[in-house]
Amino acid sequence: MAFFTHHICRGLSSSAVRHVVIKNVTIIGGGQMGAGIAQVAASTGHAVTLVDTNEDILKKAVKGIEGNLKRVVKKKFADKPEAGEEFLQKAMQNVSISTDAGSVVQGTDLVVEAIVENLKVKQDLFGGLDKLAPAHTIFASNTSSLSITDIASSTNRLDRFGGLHFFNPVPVMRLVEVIATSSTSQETFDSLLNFSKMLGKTSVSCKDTPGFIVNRLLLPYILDAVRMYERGDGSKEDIDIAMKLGCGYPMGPFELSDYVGLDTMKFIMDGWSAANPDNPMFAQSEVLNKLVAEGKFGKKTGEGFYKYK
Ligand SMILES: CC(=O)CC(=O)SCCNC(=O)CCNC(=O)[C@H](O)C(C)(C)COP(=O)(O)OP(=O)(O)OC[C@H]1O[C@@H](n2cnc3c(N)ncnc32)[C@H](O)[C@@H]1OP(=O)(O)O
Ligand SMILES: NC(=O)C1=CN([C@@H]2O[C@H](COP(=O)(O)OP(=O)(O)OC[C@H]3O[C@@H](n4cnc5c(N)ncnc54)[C@H](O)[C@@H]3O)[C@@H](O)[C@H]2O)C=CC1
Repeated sequence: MAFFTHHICRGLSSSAVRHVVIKNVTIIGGGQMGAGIAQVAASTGHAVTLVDTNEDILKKAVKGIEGNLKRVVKKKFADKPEAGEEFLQKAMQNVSISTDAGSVVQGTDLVVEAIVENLKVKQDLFGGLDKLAPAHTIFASNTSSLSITDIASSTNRLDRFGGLHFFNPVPVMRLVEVIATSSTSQETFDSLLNFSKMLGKTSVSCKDTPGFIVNRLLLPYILDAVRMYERGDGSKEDIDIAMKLGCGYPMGPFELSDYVGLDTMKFIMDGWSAANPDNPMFAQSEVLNKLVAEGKFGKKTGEGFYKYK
């Protein structure tokens, strides 16, 4: 059953905003992003089901969520350990896991997809879920670089499909990009904006253009740094130090690449390079290709541009 609320938007005089109240959330993909989104949604009172392809990944994700929440509790409830324990218990009770997306979407208000950055895989997932999810359920993708319109085209709910692009690490980064396609209804868009607010995030509205706002600016910068290193114009360590101390960035481009995941970086690059074969900004990077071919995806595998073991 769908729940709707009406309220008057501040600053928009009398324009009534109608949105679906999101209580039950299915998050597909229990990797770094999916687990982070699940953590934030569960700790803000949402009933979350986290879905992945196997139990081991899900168990690892839940363990990570619990560990991160303990860190939060230690700081936030330093003087009130009992309230902290209650917060932790409640948040953890809000998380369940499943390897069968089809069965859990039947009771969900929102599906947030955070699986591998591959158009076909995302389309197959949403195409299947479209047939099983209730009519009111909103679908959203956390894609970094793919077109939301293309992903949504595998479904018959174009009006109830949008983008919710979170940033890594989700519990810490305060932004969510909310993306509307030309078919996304106002109600869906407002529901996604409201959900982001309920998570305690600040949202910005984006059009369905490659990389939305942040990645359209961030990826070319990172790639320029990789090319600078490939040309031998600077060591990766020096480039990282330069951007941290010279610009006040929390991480240099190589540290950030390892943090995002070099596999994900390559998926993004390959997509953009296929769509813009003549644009040197998206030309293949030998170094990136080699590291990915060797399974060195960055922090999550223990090695990327740097070693973490
Ligand atoms: C690819 C895409 O599509 C889009 C993207 O996401 S692009 C990537 C965007 N992300 C970034 O640019 C991240 C840049 N890096 C940073 O902001 C920081 O280095 C960082 C927040 C990751 C770590 O910060 P740090 O100061 O070096 O480390 P640390 O002291 O451990 O952490 C800072 C705080 O974050 C918390 N934290 C760090 N990682 C966390 C995690 N995974 N989960 C929960 N909390 C975390 C810590 O507990 C700490 O909290 P307090 O300040 O309350 O003590
Ligand atoms: N890493 C980052 O910094 C960011 C990534 N993103 C996007 O979020 C998505 C996920 O990225 P990460 O979490 O970094 O990847 P990840 O590799 O950490 O996790 C992906 C998870 O999806 C699971 N998966 C793959 N196919 C599946 C399927 N069909 N059904 C269920 N689960 C499936 C995998 O088993 C894996 O656990 C990608 O689209 C990525 O572009 C968005 C913002 C930031």
